[in-house]
Amino acid sequence: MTQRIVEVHPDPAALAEAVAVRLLARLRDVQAERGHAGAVLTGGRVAGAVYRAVVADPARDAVDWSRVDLWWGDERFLPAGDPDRNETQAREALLDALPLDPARVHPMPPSDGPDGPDPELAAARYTAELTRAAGAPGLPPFDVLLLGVGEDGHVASVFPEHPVAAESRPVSAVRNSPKPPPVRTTLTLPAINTASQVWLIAAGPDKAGPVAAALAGASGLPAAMVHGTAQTVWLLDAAAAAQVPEHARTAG
Ligand SMILES: O=C1O[C@H](COP(=O)(O)O)[C@@H](O)[C@H](O)[C@H]1O
Repeated sequence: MTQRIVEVHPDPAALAEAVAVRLLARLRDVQAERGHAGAVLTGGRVAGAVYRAVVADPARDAVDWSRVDLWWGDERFLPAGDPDRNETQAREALLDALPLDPARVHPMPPSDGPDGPDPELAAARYTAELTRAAGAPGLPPFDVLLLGVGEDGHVASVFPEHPVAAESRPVSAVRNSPKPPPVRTTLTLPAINTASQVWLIAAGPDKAGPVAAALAGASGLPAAMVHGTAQTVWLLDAAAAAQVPEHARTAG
């Protein structure tokens, strides 16, 4: 049974700093236990702020970045280096500042990658990379998996009432995404739910409705359908938490 934590911070800056502190601690703890750690990155506005807060935190030096595997939860299927790719955003805000092992950085393929503009082939390639890293059928350890929450309750590129929400393969192409760009690749709900800790991060008043609905277990809402095997952590600013009842928040 997953433990649910709902943490509310006063504003987006405080939220980003708190997520950065928590992320650095999680990576340190996993490395102390197992030597290497696996994290899954997300895209979106709040993620950018978190990445910049990680780089600004002196505790980043306590993580051995050469033993961190970085994966992506979803990607906008665009050419390499496109500013709208989640990879580009993460590289600029986070990766470029860290002494990572390039072999442990696993972006989802771009639309001008080895398989060309075919998102199904890109999804299959990413599945193969995950399997290779796992060393056996299945997925490598996702010690922490970060997710934004869309205004419609989507997570990664799993959108409500879209066939991708029922996909059972670990990685899927997404066509006709309701949010641009229309073609994407994503980890699916079953893959996300293998992570030991899933963190849903949301800031701003536009997220208040979907956050409250997901916490209440609204059916068909991807944000309500994800959980860590050990912990599901909601990290919110006050605006995103505005409709979350007091009893649903974690004290402290
Ligand atoms: O398109 C996407 O949007 C979501 C949410 O982004 P936000 O800017 O509203 O926080 C993000 O989680 C996802 O990775 C991204 O591809």
